[in-house]
Amino acid sequence: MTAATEDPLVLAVPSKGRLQENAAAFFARAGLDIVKGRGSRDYRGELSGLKGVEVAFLSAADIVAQLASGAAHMGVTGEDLVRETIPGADARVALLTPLGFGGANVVVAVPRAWIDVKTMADLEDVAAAFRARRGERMRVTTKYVNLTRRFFAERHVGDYRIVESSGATEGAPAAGQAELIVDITTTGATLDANALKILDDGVILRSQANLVASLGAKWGPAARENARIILSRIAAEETARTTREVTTVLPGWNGALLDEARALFAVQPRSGAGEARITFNCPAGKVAALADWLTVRGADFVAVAALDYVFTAANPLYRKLIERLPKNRA
Ligand SMILES: Nc1ncnc2c1ncn2[C@@H]1O[C@H](COP(=O)(O)OP(=O)(O)OP(=O)(O)O)[C@@H](O)[C@H]1O
Ligand SMILES: O=P(O)(O)OC[C@H]1O[C@H](OP(=O)(O)OP(=O)(O)O)[C@H](O)[C@@H]1O
Ligand SMILES: [Mg+2]
Repeated sequence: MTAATEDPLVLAVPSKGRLQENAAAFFARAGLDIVKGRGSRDYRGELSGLKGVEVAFLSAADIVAQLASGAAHMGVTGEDLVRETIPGADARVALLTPLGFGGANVVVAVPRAWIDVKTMADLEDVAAAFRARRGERMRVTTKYVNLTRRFFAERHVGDYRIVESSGATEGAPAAGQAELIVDITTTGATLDANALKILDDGVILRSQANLVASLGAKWGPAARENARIILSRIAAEETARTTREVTTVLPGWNGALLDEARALFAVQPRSGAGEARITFNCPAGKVAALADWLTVRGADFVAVAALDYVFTAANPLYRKLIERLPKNRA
């Protein structure tokens, strides 16, 4: 198949809900300009300047389904949905990088009134007592049926049954529909409002939005080339966001000092050996300590600048993808 006739690379982008705004901002920062189709019912778009890429606007849940089936090549969605919906997720998709937004924990929560129940081990006792007393199993309501089953089994809680939630999960215990819940929480406000508390060891998953690739999609040469370009831009923005450029002039700068700076601050020198003016790339969180270290050693000034993009030949996100794809399946 030639590149001209190859199907487009499908990039799935959240079109509603909690991830939509942040996902749009994320692509914009990476210099990937999403152009929407014209009609109001047009759920397809393009990336300006890139031929052979189709943007599909979908809900976070639909994005997971399309990545699992291979209908989409890459997409942005929540790890919670990936782990819940795709059995053996790691064999079918690659989580290329967490995106720093859409953070939420999937948790086990019980009524605050259960003062003696603090851990999953306590819950195991409660479950046994509940069954002995009532002759029926304790009810857990959730949309995260698979995550719940797996987690409860690992923690040896077996005496329960799942009541699948159709929404407003947190209200179920007060409404007498279940004894406890498994749901997602960010601020904890909804749990609080429903007088529920998270068990001390009841965090099943710390989720956030991820850039996810489908391993089962048709990865022809054109799709791979487009993925390479898209991922190089995303990595360049990600590196830039977490890196600062530090410039100084330090008499007596030498190899031993450089080794020390590398070990202490994970700096990467950007200037040649023997130059009086030194430039580093430094992790953003270490910049102040590095500046202090340089001034103590005789630097008169240390200039720190934010960067827009840091492109590298290595393209780490693309490498992560390509390592997981079959070698010659063009
Ligand atoms: N507080 C939160 N509650 C739920 N999901 C969150 C929260 N914070 C981040 N997310 C992430 O956003 C994803 C999508 O949730 P979202 O609420 O947007 O969609 P939904 O619940 O399927 O649809 P709806 O738009 O009807 O609420 C979740 O699966 C999760 O990864
Ligand atoms: O810990 P908090 O910050 O209070 O957030 C948690 C709530 O947010 C989500 O619901 P959402 O608002 O997405 O409504 P939904 O149930 O219709 O998806 C989730 O299902 C919880 O109910
Ligand atoms: Mg929701």
